Amino acid sequence: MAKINFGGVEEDVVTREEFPLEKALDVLKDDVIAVIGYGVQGPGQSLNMRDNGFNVIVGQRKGKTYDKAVADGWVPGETLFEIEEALERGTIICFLLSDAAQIELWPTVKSYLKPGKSLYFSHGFGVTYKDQTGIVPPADVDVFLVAPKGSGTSLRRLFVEGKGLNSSFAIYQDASGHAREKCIAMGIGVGSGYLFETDFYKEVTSDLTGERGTLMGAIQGIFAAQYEVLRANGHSPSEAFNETVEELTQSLMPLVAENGMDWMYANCSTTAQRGALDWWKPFRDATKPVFEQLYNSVKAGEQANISITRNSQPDYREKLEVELKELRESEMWQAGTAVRSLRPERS
Ligand SMILES: NC(=O)C1=CN([C@@H]2O[C@H](COP(=O)(O)OP(=O)(O)OC[C@H]3O[C@@H](n4cnc5c(N)ncnc54)[C@H](O)[C@@H]3O)[C@@H](O)[C@H]2O)C=CC1
Ligand SMILES: CC(=O)[C@](C)(O)C(=O)O
Ligand SMILES: [Mg+2]
Ligand SMILES: [Mg+2]
Repeated sequence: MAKINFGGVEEDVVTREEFPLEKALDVLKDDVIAVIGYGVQGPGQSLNMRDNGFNVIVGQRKGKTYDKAVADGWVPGETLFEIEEALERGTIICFLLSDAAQIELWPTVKSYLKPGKSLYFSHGFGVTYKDQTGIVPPADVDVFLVAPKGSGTSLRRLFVEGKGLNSSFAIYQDASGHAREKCIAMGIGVGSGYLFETDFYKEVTSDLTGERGTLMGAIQGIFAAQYEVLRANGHSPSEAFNETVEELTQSLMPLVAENGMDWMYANCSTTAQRGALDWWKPFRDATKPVFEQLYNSVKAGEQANISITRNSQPDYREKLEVELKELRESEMWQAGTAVRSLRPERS
């Protein structure tokens, strides 16, 4: 573990330097890693591990995603199997179905968890909310998680570019005495940048907060609010969209990613800096109560309940599509489609 100072707080983290790929390959040399589910994390993690030289197979029910796995180079009968066959062959079972679907498949998965096998998650959800999910792993298997902090799509893209997405890791159960090194080896194998330790409860509560908050929910909310105010005051869709979204994603956020907020500010006009420095605190104060409400709702288990109830309905995909369509067809995101089509590299 490397001791790193994060803004005055020291944390022990794992980097690729002290846990190189060769070590990860050695730790898992006798394992068959079975990735169950080929949705978003499934492809990212399995392809990265395969390209890193691990012994990986995929278990996926027949259908569109199975065909996608074939197109990605997984070979039926060799590295691609029906779920039960993959569960039988795997020694590390990567449970990468959607969190709601994991409930339905759990009894099957459990029946293949022979002593000595490992159960791997990318979210603390199933185990933490066991009262609702029924996911209680047998005592004689290792149980751990690696949660990439981003979409499986980015996990793969960054890997292909020679970069990495940071991940958290957590050990829930160490039956073999080797759970920790196996878990970290998996984290390195899936293409993580650096790895930081957490536990299943903290992983799920922070993750549910982040995705409902600044990463996805809050950002759309704040975009919509500003866009609506600009439009109500006579600004064109082009002006409102550029001033709300396009400039942020194309120009300013890459600068924040590169060198932090103050550096982005420093590369803007003194006029903008003055305004941003005056206004960030009112925005923080206005939204903090909503974040507190959100965190409390996560803590109370309400957000997990909503996800389970809504996402386990047979028509949940159709219903989600209706809501995604509403976003897509809103004037703001329609303007976005037009703006993107005008990017010089696209025309
Ligand atoms: N989407 C992402 O990038 C991230 C996901 N995670 C976590 O990774 C895990 C996997 O999530 P995603 O990749 O988003 O899942 P997903 O929803 O994209 O994948 C679902 C997969 O499960 C299969 N499936 C669905 N219902 C099934 C059923 N009843 N029986 C058998 N197979 C079924 C589908 O065919 C598909 O392959 C979850 O725990 C999630 O919270 C963690 C970080 C990011
Ligand atoms: C991409 C990610 O890490 C999320 C937002 O937490 C998720 O997809 O669940
Ligand atoms: Mg999440
Ligand atoms: Mg997440």
